[in-house]
Amino acid sequence: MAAKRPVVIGIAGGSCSGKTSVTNAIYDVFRDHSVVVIEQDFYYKDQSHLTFEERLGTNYDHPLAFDNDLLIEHIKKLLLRQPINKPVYDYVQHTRAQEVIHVEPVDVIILEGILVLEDADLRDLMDIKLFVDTDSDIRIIRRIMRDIKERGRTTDSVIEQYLTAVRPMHNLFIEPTKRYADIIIPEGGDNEVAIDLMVTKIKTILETDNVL
Ligand SMILES: Nc1ncnc2c1ncn2[C@@H]1O[C@H](COP(=O)(O)OP(=O)(O)O)[C@@H](O)[C@H]1O
Ligand SMILES: O=c1ccn([C@@H]2O[C@H](COP(=O)(O)O)[C@@H](O)[C@H]2O)c(=O)[nH]1
Repeated sequence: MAAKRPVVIGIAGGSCSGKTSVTNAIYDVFRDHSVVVIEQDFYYKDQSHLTFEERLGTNYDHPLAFDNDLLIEHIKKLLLRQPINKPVYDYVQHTRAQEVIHVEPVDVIILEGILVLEDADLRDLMDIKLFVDTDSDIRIIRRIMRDIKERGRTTDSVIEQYLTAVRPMHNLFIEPTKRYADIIIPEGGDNEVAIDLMVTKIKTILETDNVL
């Protein structure tokens, strides 16, 4: 019997909009099936050749900060049911970690990240495109709390980065990708109706004869 083509779901949205929460809610439903999460953040360009000080100067909210060529290559491999070695990103050191995660072929691929809908070649690989839409005042509050707790930042550094890079890049590159979304989800992972709709749609695609 011919192998089925995996389903690719793209989940975009601003920093701290709730992409990971939506991803986890969908992941939990398919956890016993076969599902993988591909974080676009893990595909930030390797910066091990730069000093720590130089890495602080990188604009992490610009499309050019990502190694989308590698990301696209990996999604295409998974679509052909071939394994990949997914990079791991270290937010404290601002570069790729030494280790990789071996990922076997799966039925459901969830691709999440601030700019996953920005690249046309990446978009073309997606069956379903979501944009998690959360007001910027909520996102900055969440970001201050998260980055201090989990990413080794200070309040001042989070605010400075927000004003110089996160906010302007959001307005320039992330917010406009909303137009590519099939569904715009307010309330992130708390939006049970949207999650249920997504799960139903993914199941429908999985049940169709979508062969390679
Ligand atoms: N509905 C919510 N209410 C309160 N905090 C939330 C909610 N959704 C997400 N958060 C918190 O905000 C931060 C970012 O959420 P996350 O889902 O990781 O967003 P993203 O992946 O878009 O950056 C996390 O610390 C998370 O716990
Ligand atoms: O070294 C880094 C890499 C990324 N960032 C910030 O991360 C967010 C994207 O992650 P979310 O989980 O979607 O918030 C992006 O806005 C970058 O500014 C960083 O600060 N340092």
